[in-house]
Amino acid sequence: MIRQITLTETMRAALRKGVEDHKFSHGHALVLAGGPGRGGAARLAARAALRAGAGLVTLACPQVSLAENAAHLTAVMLTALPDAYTLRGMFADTRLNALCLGPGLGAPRALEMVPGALWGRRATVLDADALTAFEHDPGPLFNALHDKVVLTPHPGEFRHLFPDLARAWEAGEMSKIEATSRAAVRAGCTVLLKGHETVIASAAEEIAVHSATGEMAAPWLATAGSGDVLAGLIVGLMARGHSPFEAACSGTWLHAAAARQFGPGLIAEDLPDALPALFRDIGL
Ligand SMILES: NC(=O)C1=CN([C@@H]2O[C@H](COP(=O)(O)OP(=O)(O)OC[C@H]3O[C@@H](n4cnc5c(N)ncnc54)[C@H](OP(=O)(O)O)[C@@H]3O)[C@@H](O)[C@H]2O)[C@@H](O)CC1
Ligand SMILES: Nc1ncnc2c1ncn2[C@@H]1O[C@H](COP(=O)(O)OP(=O)(O)O)[C@@H](O)[C@H]1O
Repeated sequence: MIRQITLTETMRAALRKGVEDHKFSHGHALVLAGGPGRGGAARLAARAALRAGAGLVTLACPQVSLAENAAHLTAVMLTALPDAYTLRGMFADTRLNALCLGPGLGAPRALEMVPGALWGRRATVLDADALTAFEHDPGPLFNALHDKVVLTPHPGEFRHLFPDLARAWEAGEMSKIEATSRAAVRAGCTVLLKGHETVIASAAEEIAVHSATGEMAAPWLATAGSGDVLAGLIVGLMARGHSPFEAACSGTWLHAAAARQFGPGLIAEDLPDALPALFRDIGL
């Protein structure tokens, strides 16, 4: 059965915070960032994760990027992360329960960090450079993927990882839903294929569609960095304990609803900051 993503009472209930909760009740998300001058995308994702309600969010960047990121971050915490060995060491903290890799990461750092991140078997979003870095040799990525992962490709990134499915979809031989569903089964994880119609499929063959058309149109999402925000929303929700598929569905709904709430003129950094008013409007 194909689910049309709308706001449900279950989704609303899962977004609430309980009166007796503390920050660790809502998880700790780690967002990896790349080198100097490339930190914007990861900061967008980190801010979105915190606004989505993750209890703690840490941005992990190379030593050389600390000063740049420190100048931009306050509630989001910051740590230096030189290499994958150090990343593996961070998994000793079992409270660190969700990861986001890709936005602004750069291909060399993605090739090193993605296998290290997947080794930790935490809930993980892979987006942008964490997908394109494996374009020429996807084997190491596919061998390491697990069922707590959400891949969030736009159609160009989808083409890099699943060229045969993308070709069949683009040639009209296969629907977007079928292409996404086959990709999820092949990858053994959740796949979210972006666009004004976003399709989400899990390896267990759950399928959901969000159509941003008609009254639900959100054309101002066609702006640089809005995908980085979506990755952050999903990792924030997974830190809070949502399953990968549910986090992808709720994140997609929140992303488009926040864009509609803000309206024309939206740029990516407006999205996380539109969430408080949206949360009030939906009665959280
Ligand atoms: N504020 C910041 O710091 C921001 C930082 N960012 C960071 O920059 C890094 C690289 O990201 P990017 O945007 O340069 O590369 P990307 O989106 O892969 O485009 C490359 C090619 O892919 C294609 N393509 C793209 N979209 C498509 C679509 N919908 N449907 C189909 N095809 C599509 C298209 O190629 P074509 O198909 O036209 O040949 C395009 O030329 C990455 O780390 C990211 O996180 C950005 O997020 C922006 C905000
Ligand atoms: N016309 C549109 N209507 C609704 N959503 C859109 C539209 N164009 C783009 N989006 C959404 O905006 C986001 C763009 O992500 P992406 O292409 O990865 O951009 P970036 O890499 O700049 O962050 C995706 O979530 C996509 O579904």
